[in-house]
Amino acid sequence: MTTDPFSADYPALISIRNLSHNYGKLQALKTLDYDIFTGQFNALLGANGAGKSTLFNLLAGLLRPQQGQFDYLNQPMTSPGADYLANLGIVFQQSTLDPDLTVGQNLHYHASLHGFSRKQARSRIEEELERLNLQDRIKDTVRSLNGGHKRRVEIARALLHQPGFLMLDEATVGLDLSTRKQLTQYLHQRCKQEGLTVLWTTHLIEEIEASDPVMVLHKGTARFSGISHQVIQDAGVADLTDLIEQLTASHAPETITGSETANNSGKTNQSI
Ligand SMILES: Nc1ncnc2c1ncn2[C@@H]1O[C@H](COP(=O)(O)OP(=O)(O)OP(=O)(O)O)[C@@H](O)[C@H]1O
Repeated sequence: MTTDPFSADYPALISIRNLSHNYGKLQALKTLDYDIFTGQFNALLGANGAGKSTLFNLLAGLLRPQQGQFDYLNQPMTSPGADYLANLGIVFQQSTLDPDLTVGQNLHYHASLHGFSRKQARSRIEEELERLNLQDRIKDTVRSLNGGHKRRVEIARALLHQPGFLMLDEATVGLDLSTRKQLTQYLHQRCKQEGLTVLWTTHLIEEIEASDPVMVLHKGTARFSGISHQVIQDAGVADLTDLIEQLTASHAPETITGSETANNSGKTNQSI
């Protein structure tokens, strides 16, 4: 099998087609086409208000598609079912840990929601915490952890039931650069070693590796998609920051002329 996610025969875990979402008169997503590739760290990049959380909430099943659809393993997900949700791990932008419970109690609670026995839960919790170097903090309250450690606990929790698809919404907001690097390196490693599929929404470009598939969302429209280094090269910019700055600059026209648009062609899709 090819290792290039943008070649025609590379498997997409999720295929989004013609997806739109409105809040009243505001069109937050506009006829979006986007593939989330199996076993990849898929980066969804966009400035504030681009529509990242809206897309995230649609994929999490918290919002219903108003127009268009997304397919999971080629099955349309009009309302995401148990199979889809069982394979999904989520880390939201705002922490959902109980700060007054210990790390272990937070994780045991989640494990019981997934129907784990006490023994199974203990073993899975130890495994995930060890991988994140957090095994010594199991009896500490979440409140006593620093921001980076709290995020690690949320990642451990999201992976407890061994989902194949992990979505994280701006998971590194407020963390310092080295903590952010550790978290993204960890997840890249799990994609490579275990075939985990990650959807990572961010506005911080240094979290994206040159070989990651990236989609740049701007005002609800997919403006670029492709392998990160290819997107940069094809757009003729120094890096993804430049690209975002060009898109968000106040003098930037709403729509600039397009060039390449073929999806999954091995080339960058662009519309600036
Ligand atoms: N519940 C809502 N009701 C009305 N408008 C909303 C709602 N949620 C989001 N919006 C608007 O939809 C647009 C897209 O918002 P969204 O939160 O999806 O973007 P984002 O890229 O995640 O931005 P941020 O990084 O600021 O969270 C914005 O203009 C936002 O103000």
